[in-house]
Amino acid sequence: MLIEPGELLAQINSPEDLKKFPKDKLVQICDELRQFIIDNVSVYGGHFSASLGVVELTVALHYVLNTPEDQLVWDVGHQAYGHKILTERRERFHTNRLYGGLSGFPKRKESEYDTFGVGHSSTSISAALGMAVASQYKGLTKKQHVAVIGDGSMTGGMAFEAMNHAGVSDTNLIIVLNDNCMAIDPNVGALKDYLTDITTSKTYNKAKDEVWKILGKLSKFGTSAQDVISKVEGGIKSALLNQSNLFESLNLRYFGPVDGHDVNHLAEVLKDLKDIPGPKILHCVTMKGKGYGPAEKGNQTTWHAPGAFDKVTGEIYKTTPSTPQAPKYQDVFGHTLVELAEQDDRIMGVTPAMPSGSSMNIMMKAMPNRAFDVGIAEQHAVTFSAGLATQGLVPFCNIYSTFMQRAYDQVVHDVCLQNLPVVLCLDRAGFAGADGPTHHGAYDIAYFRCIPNLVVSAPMNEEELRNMMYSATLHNGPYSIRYPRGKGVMPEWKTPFEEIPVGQGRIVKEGEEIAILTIGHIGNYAAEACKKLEKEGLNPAQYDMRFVKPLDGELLHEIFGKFKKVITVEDGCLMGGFGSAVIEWMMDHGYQAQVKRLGIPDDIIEHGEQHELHKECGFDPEGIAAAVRSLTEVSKTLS
Ligand SMILES: Cc1ncc(C[n+]2csc(CCOP(=O)(O)OP(=O)(O)O)c2C)c(N)n1
Ligand SMILES: CC(=O)[C@@H](O)[C@H](O)COP(=O)(O)O
Ligand SMILES: [Mg+2]
Repeated sequence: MLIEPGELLAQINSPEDLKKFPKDKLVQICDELRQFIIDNVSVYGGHFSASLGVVELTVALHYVLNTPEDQLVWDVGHQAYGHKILTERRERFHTNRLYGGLSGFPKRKESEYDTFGVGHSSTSISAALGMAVASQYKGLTKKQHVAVIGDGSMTGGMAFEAMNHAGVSDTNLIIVLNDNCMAIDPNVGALKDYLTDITTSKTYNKAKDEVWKILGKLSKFGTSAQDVISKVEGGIKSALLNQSNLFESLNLRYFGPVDGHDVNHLAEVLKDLKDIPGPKILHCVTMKGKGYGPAEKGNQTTWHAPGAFDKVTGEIYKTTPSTPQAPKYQDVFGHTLVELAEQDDRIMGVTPAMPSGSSMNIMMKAMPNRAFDVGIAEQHAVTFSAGLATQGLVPFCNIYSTFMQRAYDQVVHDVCLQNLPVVLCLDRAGFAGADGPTHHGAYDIAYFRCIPNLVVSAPMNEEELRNMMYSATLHNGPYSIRYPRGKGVMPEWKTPFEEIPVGQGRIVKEGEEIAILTIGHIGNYAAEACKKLEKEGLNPAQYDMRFVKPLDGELLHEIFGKFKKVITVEDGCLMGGFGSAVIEWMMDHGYQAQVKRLGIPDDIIEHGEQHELHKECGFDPEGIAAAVRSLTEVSKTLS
């Protein structure tokens, strides 16, 4: 269903069109852009409040910059809906995040205006600096390079690595810090407090206003912003700032804080900044969800990605099923962690800025001194956990599989080499769905199973998850548990804890001729396939291996002793994954069998609903059944 844009927005298909409007039309354009985002996301879902918070910034940037020649990089990119709508994609925007449609994040192959692919946070300054240095090297001195980074993403270490470098490069780099005091949940850490100090500091703001007034007056007489800044800057700094500015201590010229919702002022400031050489940071203060009451005043975390909603009443549509529903795996994790922590005071919780996404917020609420949101800092989260473990504690460090990629060395170097009892819980393992390839948890089986000392496990259902979490607390070494985004299969899941011996798999269903070996939740797809196949007279066996490392050797001896045809199924990459592990075991133990591996191919799988992607890759229930049929066909023709 196409959403009709407002009168002016309907005339804007590119920043060129935007620039044709006089400045006094920018406020109306912002209002229409904001409404278009509300109209679309209320119907199609997706990320919401972040894009509303940068509507004015987006319009001002594309009004002042010469995009795409001037390069604009969005950090994370979940706030870039306005950017996409203004850059030749308004008429396709209703396909945002849908299978085969626009990506939910900026993507180079989607548009020349998307100068850098994003999705993981804190990369924008590095990327924009790389572009700026390249322009400098090629003598393109007029080109501008802008990174728009949120206060949450600024807590990511990469951002500081980049600013440390930017501070010694005399490149044309503008960092726009979009400060709304929010990450997905409220932002955390000393940086947040610092930004709040600056924003509320009377002295600094008074001085800053003086500077901009002087700028305004002098620029009318042809005095360039550059001259003015250099004259008054020192005065402001020494006379009025009784604390050094963090960013200026890194040799970045700091400007702000400015009102991130005053589109005309933003345009003026950005225009001035273009003429000031060297790396600069503009501190914008905005409200996440600006312009939509429920998102401004309601639960701001909910409105980060609310799903479809009634834009008039603000009611978020929830399906109210007639039968009891299985819980989300993340909630089983959250509640189980509290249960375990209540009976074992060694247990702690750590999340890198995903309290609500991982349901670590359940423990943070119940035991605030034992569960920590460390900011968007996955590397720190893992090594902080390792530090806790050296003191006899058992930290459950919960990181989305895709974001765990950022902390790989910390898992190797700080946890596994030292054989510390850290429990790594990888949520969103397997296809993430509409977030697409930047967020698919495709690689964790492969990247974890090669690390010595690390247990690699995956539950097929909620009861198994609980027992793996419990078993991890008894293991006294590094232990990882992966599970997918979404729901399990057991409405009644609060089962008593039972230890699962490390490396012990289990039989799900007896059968003949073909054995299906599964790992994790995808085993339920195989069980569904077996039901289908029974009606066709086919009766494969199914084994839930539970552990990729260590594999259950005893069970594998039984399987390869009985079956000459084996299918492995994983919601993970085939390259180096679970199926590879089984084949390695088979060869190492002298067995011969035909093994068909089902999983994520060595390719980039775009976004869509999880089931659409499982189908695309052939490991949805029908795909598994088809694999069994084809192996059976082969044996029929051979016999
Ligand atoms: C490396 C990484 N960790 C976690 C996330 C999940 N995530 C997406 S947006 C977000 C919060 C971003 O906050 P901020 O940068 O302030 O942007 P805002 O939503 O406030 O506009 C987080 C934690 C991510 N995208 N990348
Ligand atoms: C933009 C971002 O990285 C997060 O908002 C992510 O999309 C959350 O994913 P879930 O919706 O699976 O929690
Ligand atoms: Mg923020």
